[in-house]
Amino acid sequence: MYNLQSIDNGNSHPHVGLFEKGELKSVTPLAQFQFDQQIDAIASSVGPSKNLQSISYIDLRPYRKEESFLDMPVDYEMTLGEDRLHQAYYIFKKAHPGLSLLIDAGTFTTVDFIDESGMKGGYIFPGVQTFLNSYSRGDKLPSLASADNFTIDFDIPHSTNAAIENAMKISQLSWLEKILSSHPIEQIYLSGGHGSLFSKALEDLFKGNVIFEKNLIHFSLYEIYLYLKNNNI
Ligand SMILES: Nc1ncnc2c1ncn2[C@@H]1O[C@H](COP(=O)(O)OP(=O)(O)O)[C@@H](O)[C@H]1O
Ligand SMILES: CC(C)(COP(=O)(O)O)[C@@H](O)C(=O)NCCC(=O)O
Repeated sequence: MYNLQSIDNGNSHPHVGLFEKGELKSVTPLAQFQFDQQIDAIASSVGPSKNLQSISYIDLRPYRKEESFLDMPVDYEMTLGEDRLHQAYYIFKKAHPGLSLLIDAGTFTTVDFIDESGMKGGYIFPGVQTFLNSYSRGDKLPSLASADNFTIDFDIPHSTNAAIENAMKISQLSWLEKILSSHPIEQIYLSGGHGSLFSKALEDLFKGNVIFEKNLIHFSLYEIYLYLKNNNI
């Protein structure tokens, strides 16, 4: 049971988890967090590297090899985002039987496949808000805030807002349904700022176990830290 500062440097909301004796006590925006030099820090970074410039932390990049990360095989090129890799590692360590899906609904929605053989790869979709923001390219179109749910109104839309909102919902649920019908998925892990939207939608779409953990990246970093400690790395 260790103390740890886990840094999630994502594209929208970088934040830091504080573990005390193995328990996640708080999650604070990176800009407001006061680092304690006595406690190790570890980072998962896909956002701007300048965010981490003045911080001393364990850099996990050396443990990523062409076909593996620590003791997990990885079937994806080296450009794989650390957030995807690190959360996949957490799921790999759970050693669930069968195929697990990891949906990280952040700035982008990443959808990755994990089983006993390791991290098998996955997709990158525009995130819910990123999708909605793309409408700002149309001079006469509004940028809507994300919806509260994925319930689709299947009536043909008669307003700009309904046209955009329902297009977003249909697009998000379409890929999800397609993936679920094409792969024998046993359990789904959900994380990211928009995870709760998918959590509700999955109640109807998926009969297996859904594990929604918005702090999954922090628990993943703690799991990785444990592995490093236990193996004197
Ligand atoms: N604290 C927050 N306040 C407002 N929106 C948030 C917050 N956290 C997450 N979100 C929403 O979730 C999305 C990104 O989620 P997050 O998982 O933090 O992304 P990333 O990992 O890309 O930084 C944003 O587009 C935003 O709409
Ligand atoms: C796809 C991502 C931008 C998702 O980042 P996020 O939305 O969580 O901020 C990130 O995982 C990334 O930069 N990946 C690199 C490319 C890849 O994974 O193939």
